[in-house]
Amino acid sequence: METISTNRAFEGIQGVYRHQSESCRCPMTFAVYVPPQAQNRPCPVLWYLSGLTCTHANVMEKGEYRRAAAEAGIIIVCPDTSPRGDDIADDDGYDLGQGAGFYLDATQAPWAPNFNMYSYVNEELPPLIARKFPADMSRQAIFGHSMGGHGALTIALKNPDTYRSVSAFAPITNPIAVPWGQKALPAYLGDDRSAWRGYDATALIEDGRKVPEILIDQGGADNFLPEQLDAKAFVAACERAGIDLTFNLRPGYDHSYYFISTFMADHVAWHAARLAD
Ligand SMILES: N[C@@H](CCC(=O)N[C@@H](CS)C(=O)NCC(=O)O)C(=O)O
Repeated sequence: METISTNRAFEGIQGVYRHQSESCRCPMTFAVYVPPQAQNRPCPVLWYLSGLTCTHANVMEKGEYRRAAAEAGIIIVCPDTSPRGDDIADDDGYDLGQGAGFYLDATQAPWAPNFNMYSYVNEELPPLIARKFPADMSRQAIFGHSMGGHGALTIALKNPDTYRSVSAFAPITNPIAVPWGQKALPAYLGDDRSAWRGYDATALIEDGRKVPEILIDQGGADNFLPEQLDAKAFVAACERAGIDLTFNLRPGYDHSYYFISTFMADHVAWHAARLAD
C-alpha cells in the first residue's frame, strides 16, 4: 500500500492511499480518516460508498464528515466506485463502467475481469484496513449515497453479522425497477433477472434478508427522485419484514453534497451510537 497524501484534520489524519487490488486487477485508490482517539485504542470503522461518477475524493472534499468522526472516534473509509485505467473496460455513459461499479461482481464480458466491487469492498479492503490502520474490525458499519446507498444497503443485508448498522443518503433502493439498474444489471450480470435480485435491496428483503433497522435521508427536491430513487416498494418491503426504517424526506434538498453534508453528522452520530462497545 502506497501513501498518496496525509493531512491533519480535527486532530486526526485524513489520508489517501493506493494499492494493487486483486479483485479489480488494477491499482485502486481510497481515503481513510483516522480520528485522534486511535492514538490510544482501536476505533470502529464506518464505510462510505459513493455514487455515480464519484471517486474516493468527492465525499472526502465535500462530505464534511471529519468533525463528527473525530468527536465520535470513528474511522471512515471511502473506497472508489469502480476499477479504473486505460486498459479497463468503459462505457460512454456516466452510469455504466468506470465510476459506476454498482458494488457487484460482474459476470459478463467485458466487465467480469475487473468489475468486482462487491468482493473488493466486502472482502478485500477490510483485511487491508485491519492490517494498516488502528481499526477494531469487530465494530463496522456502512453507509453511502445514491449508487453507494444501494451498495451499503445490499452489502449490509447480505452480511448482517459484519455490519452493525446501515444508513443511506438518497439510495437506489430498487435498481431492478428503475433505468439506472435496468441498464447496469443486464450489462454486468446478464439477462437472468434472478441474478439481479441479489443486488437489489428491495428484492433482498422480499427474499428474506434482514437487518434490524435502517436510516435513510432523501431530498424532496432531488431531480433523480421520481425516476430513479422512488422508495415506495422498499418502504413496503421493510414494513412487511418488520425492519425498523427511519425515512426522512427533506423538503427542498437536492441530490448533491450540499444535501449530504447537511445530514452527515446525524448519520455519523447514529452509527456511533450503534458502534459503541
Ligand atoms: N453527472 C451526472 C449526475 C451524476 C451524479 O449526480 N452523481 C452523484 C452521485 S449519483 C454525485 O455524487 N456526483 C458527484 C458530486 O456531486 O460530487 C449527470 O450528468 O446527470
